[in-house]
Amino acid sequence: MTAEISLSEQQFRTQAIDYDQLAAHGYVIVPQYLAAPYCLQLYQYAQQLSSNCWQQAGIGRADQYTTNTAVRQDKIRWLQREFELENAYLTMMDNLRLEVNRELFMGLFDYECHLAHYPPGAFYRKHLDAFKGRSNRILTSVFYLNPDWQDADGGQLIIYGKRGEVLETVLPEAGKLVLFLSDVFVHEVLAGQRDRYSITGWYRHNNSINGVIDPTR
Ligand SMILES: O=C(O)CCC(=O)C(=O)O
Ligand SMILES: [Fe+2]
Repeated sequence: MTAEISLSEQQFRTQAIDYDQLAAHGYVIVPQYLAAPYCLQLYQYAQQLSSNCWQQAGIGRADQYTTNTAVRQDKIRWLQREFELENAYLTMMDNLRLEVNRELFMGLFDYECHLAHYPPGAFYRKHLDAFKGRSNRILTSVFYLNPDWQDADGGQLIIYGKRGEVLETVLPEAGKLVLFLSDVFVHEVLAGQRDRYSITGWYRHNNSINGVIDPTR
């Protein structure tokens, strides 16, 4: 947890997001969203975290949370403000939230994200990140950290269309950002040959009731 971050956020970002694509299709893939040195820093940070920094990923939220390794086999770590590099990523993605709101009037309220580590052979079966009207997860972000990832390494993210057709096959290459509407696109992570690192997050609406904000996660 010693990684230091000195670059300003403007230097991280190397490519703009095509908001017309996001508005028209509900998803967008940005191949080189962040600069390579910053991706490498995050990658090395994720790699050096000891096993007690990670938890077995589960499905569902709060009281409905269960781990089910038949569905997903990754390990996760929720990012926290008290760790500098994690804080930098959270801040950057929160600024992206404001940008998305400006561009598309989405009214996104907050953001939460976790690092994910898929060891070789690990997968995440077909799923939706949110169910219509039953979740405040609106927009999913996936950011990949893996340098030199090849087709043969597997671990692709497959995004499906309404009729179950494959819309996109995404290699988890360092620097790539994927944004998609959380309750629209069924997707899955295929098993890979290498350790696969990413940061998955969700922009949320505020479904507070009587001033109590929905629990995170
Ligand atoms: O890592 C990916 O490509 C997608 C991960 C995912 O679908 C999730 O964590 O909900
Ligand atoms: Fe997902």
